[in-house]
Amino acid sequence: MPTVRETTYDLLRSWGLTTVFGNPGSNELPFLNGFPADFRYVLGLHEGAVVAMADGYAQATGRPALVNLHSAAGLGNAMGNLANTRASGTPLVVTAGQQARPMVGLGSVLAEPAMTRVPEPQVKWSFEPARAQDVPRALSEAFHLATLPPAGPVFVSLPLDDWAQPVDDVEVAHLGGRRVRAAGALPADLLDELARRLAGARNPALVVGPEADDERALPLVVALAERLQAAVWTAPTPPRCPFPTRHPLWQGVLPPSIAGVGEHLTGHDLVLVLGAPVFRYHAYRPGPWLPPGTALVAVGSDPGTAARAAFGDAVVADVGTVAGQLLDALGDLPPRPARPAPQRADAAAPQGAPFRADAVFAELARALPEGARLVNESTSNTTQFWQHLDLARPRSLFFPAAGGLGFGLPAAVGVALADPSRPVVAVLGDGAFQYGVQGVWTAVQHRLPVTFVVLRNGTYGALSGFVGQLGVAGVPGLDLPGLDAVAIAEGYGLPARQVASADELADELAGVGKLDGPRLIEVPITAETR
Ligand SMILES: Cc1ncc(Cn2c(C)c(CCOP(=O)(O)OP(=O)(O)O)sc2=O)c(N)n1
Ligand SMILES: [Ca+2]
Repeated sequence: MPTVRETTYDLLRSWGLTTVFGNPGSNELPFLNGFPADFRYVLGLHEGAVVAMADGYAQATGRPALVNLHSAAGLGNAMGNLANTRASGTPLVVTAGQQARPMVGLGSVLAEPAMTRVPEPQVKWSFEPARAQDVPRALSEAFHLATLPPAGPVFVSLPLDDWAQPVDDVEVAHLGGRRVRAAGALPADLLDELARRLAGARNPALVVGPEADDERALPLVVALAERLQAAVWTAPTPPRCPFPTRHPLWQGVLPPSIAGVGEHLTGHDLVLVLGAPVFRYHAYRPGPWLPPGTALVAVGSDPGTAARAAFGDAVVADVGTVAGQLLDALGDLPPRPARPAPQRADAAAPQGAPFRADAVFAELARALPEGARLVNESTSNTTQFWQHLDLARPRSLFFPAAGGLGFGLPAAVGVALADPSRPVVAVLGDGAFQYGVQGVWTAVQHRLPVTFVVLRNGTYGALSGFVGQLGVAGVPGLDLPGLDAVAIAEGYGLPARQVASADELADELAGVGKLDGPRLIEVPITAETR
């Protein structure tokens, strides 16, 4: 009879989960025993970095990823980035080693009787198999739940003494061949109703979100926008780039406030939201949910976000499928007047340190090679980022979906692991750099083509902006003197340099696509006053 470990590795192979992102402890060693040659172990030096690397890898590949952490302590360290994973709907199968079954109830070291409660509510499902023989089926359920819409992280606790136990191979014979998929199309009546509303709209707008950012959905959503000559907005606080930022119909990113969204949608009689929650507000600025005369319909895969919205209609369905159905149902509409392209921000040339953030982003936009991917975690200048970066391909941008810092740097490592032929640039605040810095070591070990751009303004700049918005004063803990990202990077073996002149900045950014390994540049910038 095969063992639990042998059966599990066969199942992981059948699901394509042959890369394990992990940080091991004694509880995990029996799982890793005789690690198969066709598997890859990507070591992260902190569990937060491990989860973010796996998250970036899964988002960039569009496939689920496997994580193996050390017991409750490792799982606890991972919670910040699990919140980002949950919010972005990334399919991760997260596992952690439990103490041997006879020891769990004795208060033993590395035993956690409540292990399944540790990751809640940041996972879709959390389970510890009742017997060793249930481990393969539990992992099968975890894999399918992680990938079924709404996709997201799941957790399985794995007692260390299960792996050597025998499995009745008849019992598990069908698990690896099961295909479990969701459909996600609109029924005819709903399709007809939505197509008629769109065809009859005087001034339609699309608001697009992360579920539109994949190889199948993105071209269909662009075609639908062009067919309707609709104004297109990216939904507030975007963790991905779901519409080309230089497309003439793209109007920009909606502001993350109730009043702000209402103001920006004024004049549109019908708003179709594709693949975004309605909406992920951030700053509390109350106002009408929608302007008078505006109706809204949202299409997305998550019943929770559909039910939670305070206004508008919603349909739980697959964005790419629905966009394709609407294109067929609309057919050729009477020609509509071309919508004037919005005014784009001018591309200021960098003048030297301390640089203006918009000038750095304009230089980065000029230097980025075709196919490059970006991870952004510089929080006080996201407006300038979106104004200057030219992003058109699917899966080109990643931002922490729950706003938790410590995602960006390691996620960039995972994105680069997904496809080392596409260079990756991680734009990081000097504060954010500290939350996930351990990811630098993994980038060095794997010689990944990642450029870490640390924007040094010596402060938690975004929080200074909130001081004004929240009407507070005399707040401590916002200044970051004396942080030397170059010295820190070199401590991990990462080549690094601070740039001072415009030429030095241009030279460094020009090298983004020609790297044979990671590098870091620290760019002194002026602190934004918002
Ligand atoms: C894990 C974690 N801790 C704290 C915060 C709070 N926070 C903090 C500390 C910010 C300042 C980030 O500073 P930075 O240097 O990375 O970037 P900026 O100076 O451009 O804001 S923005 C923000 O929401 C957070 N989002 N996530
Ligand atoms: Ca900063």
